[in-house]
Amino acid sequence: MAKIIVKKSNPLKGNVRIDGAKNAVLPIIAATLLVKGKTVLHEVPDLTDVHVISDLIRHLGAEVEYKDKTLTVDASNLTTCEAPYELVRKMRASFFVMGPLLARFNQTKISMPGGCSIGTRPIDLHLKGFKALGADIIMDHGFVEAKADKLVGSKLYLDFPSVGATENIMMAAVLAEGTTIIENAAEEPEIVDLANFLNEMGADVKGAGTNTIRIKGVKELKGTEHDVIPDRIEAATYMVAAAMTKGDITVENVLVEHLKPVTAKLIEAGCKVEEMDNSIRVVGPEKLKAVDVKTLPHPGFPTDVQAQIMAMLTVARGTGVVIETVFENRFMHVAEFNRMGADIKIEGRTAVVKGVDQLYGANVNATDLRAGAALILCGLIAEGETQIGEIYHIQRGYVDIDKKIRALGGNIEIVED
Ligand SMILES: CC(=O)N[C@H]1[C@@H](OP(=O)(O)OP(=O)(O)OC[C@H]2O[C@@H](n3ccc(=O)[nH]c3=O)[C@H](O)[C@@H]2O)O[C@H](CO)[C@@H](O)[C@@H]1O
Ligand SMILES: C=C(OP(=O)(O)O)C(=O)O
Repeated sequence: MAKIIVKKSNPLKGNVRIDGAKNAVLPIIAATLLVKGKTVLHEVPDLTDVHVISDLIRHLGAEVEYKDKTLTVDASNLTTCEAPYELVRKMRASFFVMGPLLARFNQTKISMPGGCSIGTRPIDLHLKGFKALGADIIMDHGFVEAKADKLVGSKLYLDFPSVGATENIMMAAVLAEGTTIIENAAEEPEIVDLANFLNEMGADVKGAGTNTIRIKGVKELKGTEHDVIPDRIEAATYMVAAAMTKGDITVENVLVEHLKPVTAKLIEAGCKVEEMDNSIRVVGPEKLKAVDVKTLPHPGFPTDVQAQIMAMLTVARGTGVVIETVFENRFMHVAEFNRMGADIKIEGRTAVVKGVDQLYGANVNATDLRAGAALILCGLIAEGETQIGEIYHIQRGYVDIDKKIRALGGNIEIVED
């Protein structure tokens, strides 16, 4: 099994280019199944998750090619609308194919996705949406089967603004008869990117990015070409790297407005942040100040940056309180940080982080992809050497993280055990 070895490094300095957003591209790749034709996606990050969903849609009969960050999908001749356990278990986001398959074939059968190290992650809200559109749902032997004579637009309210449920329901609704209104919809930038993509294909989706999305069903969609938005979570990770290492990093290819909640916290912690058109420069202070953080659906502070900001708080002056409201179990990294000398206590969904003067290198495990990235950040400032295991998590979400950090002056390498 490969490991990442990180050694105490000089402040990270220089420019880093951000890749396309994992969380935008996965539903968009699923949405290519809606079209009897060819779709071309640009700025597709070279990540294992992208290859896993590509394999899944190939299994369904799509022709998929990936070269130089461009993914071409021809879903003209799909041969099955069933997704087996072996493919779905590799990645929860595989469940995104349910909405498009239901829209195109009025039926589909997908293996139920499991939970993961951040929570149980139920799919009840996705199913609530499909039912509202007129589908019958049968759960049997670990599969979810959805069937409808035809999908008909409807008004529904999500109990929680779930990103995945909003996206899956949007994809199911674009070919339905009549109008679907999703209330208490998620407002994440990735929802907007998916809506833009669907509209480029000829759909009629309005209100994405607000809490009410209106989808007027159309008869047919056509192939299109689309540029995926930059990954705000990858960008935030490098911004925190500058903050923690007293560095000076210009993060290029970002949409500055997507980073507002993170930028605000870094400024509060004492960083200098300069926003430019498509880039953002962060200069870390001599000593960081502790801040309190509460994760929330967008535009609140993103749960996907919680581990990284907590890594930063481990060495800040004072005590910071981190409250995780989105996932019920997203503190697995705390035990790993404490192995490196951090002082963090957990009480339910709250972590109290007392800043320490120094972290120390240790053997740790990436418990999920953001936890893994956060451990790399800790390793860059820890005395000695940090060995990180289970790095396949990190490779799900970060393109060339080792190369990008080395180019900024960090001491990091991936080694085969
Ligand atoms: C591929 C992708 O885009 N992943 C992102 C997506 O995950 P994902 O779409 O899975 O996250 P959701 O917004 O759906 O989940 C948020 C909360 O809602 C709950 N819930 C969700 C669906 C449901 O049917 N029932 C239910 O109870 C979840 O258990 C969780 O507690 O949004 C999360 C929240 O910003 C991010 O952390 C993930 O990186
Ligand atoms: C939790 C994440 O992703 P996923 O929903 O794909 O597990 C993430 O990107 O931090």
